[in-house]
Amino acid sequence: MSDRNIKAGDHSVMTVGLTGGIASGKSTVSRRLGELGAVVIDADAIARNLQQPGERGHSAIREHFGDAVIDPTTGELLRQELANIVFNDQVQLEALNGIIHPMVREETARLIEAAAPGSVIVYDMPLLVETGQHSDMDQVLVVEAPVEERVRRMVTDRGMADDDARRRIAAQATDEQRRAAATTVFDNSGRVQDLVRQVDEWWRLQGS
Ligand SMILES: CC(C)(COP(=O)(O)OP(=O)(O)OC[C@H]1O[C@@H](n2cnc3c(N)ncnc32)[C@H](O)[C@@H]1O)[C@@H](O)C(=O)NCCC(=O)NCCS
Ligand SMILES: Nc1ncnc2c1ncn2[C@@H]1O[C@H](COP(=O)(O)OP(=O)(O)OP(=O)(O)O)[C@@H](O)[C@H]1O
Repeated sequence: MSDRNIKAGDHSVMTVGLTGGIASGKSTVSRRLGELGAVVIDADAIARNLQQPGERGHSAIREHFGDAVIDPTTGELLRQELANIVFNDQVQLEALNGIIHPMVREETARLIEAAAPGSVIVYDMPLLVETGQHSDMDQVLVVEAPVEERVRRMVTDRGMADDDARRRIAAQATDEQRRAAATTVFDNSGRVQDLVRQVDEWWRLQGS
């Protein structure tokens, strides 16, 4: 890895933020970077863990949103119910973000701290730019795909309703805002193997 991107000091790691709109292809990129040797931190997974029954995110959500978002039998968070509330009401979305994002940030900092010196850490965070965390990263990778293609992927691959998909896109930064924060943009408007080729090329350049 080039010295330029390695932080000085005992805990020398390279931090790489990875972001993109929903269904742009972030998981495909992070999977590949993991195969190539990066340490991947998945913000969505951290958030979901914090929302398990008994975890602090779960209790805080229950306190704010009430029992209507909790399954009375299993105690699990009713994710679709909560999504219906927050992606239709900006004030409630900000409340949810205010509960979960500081916890995710804390957990991420802990994982970065625990990584071995010399690691390349890829922080896969859909809301990297929205939360301003791109400024903390040595590099920022942005994955792009056209909105209509992303909606198609959400509807056909994930069974999401068309208007749910569009509401989620509307709750995120625009392509322009993400691009302005990017050190590298990956184009995922083509085939998966074309995306993987761009990732491999980026990785190769870090070693030179
Ligand atoms: C509203 C919730 C319960 C819906 O759950 P669901 O299983 O449908 O979605 P999941 O969590 O798997 O997220 C899928 C994608 O939705 C988008 N998304 C999720 N939360 C948000 C948000 N607060 N703002 C904008 N987009 C979001 C992201 O692109 C994410 O990759 C859930 O997304 C949530 O709790 N969100 C708040 C926490 C959060 O911001 N997570 C994302 C980054 S830490
Ligand atoms: N180039 C592509 N062509 C066709 N389908 C693709 C392509 N890239 C990704 N997909 C599919 O689109 C969906 C979204 O891809 P992926 O899960 O990598 O995106 P993501 O950005 O991680 O999504 P999310 O924001 O929801 O976490 C997946 O079902 C994936 O298989």
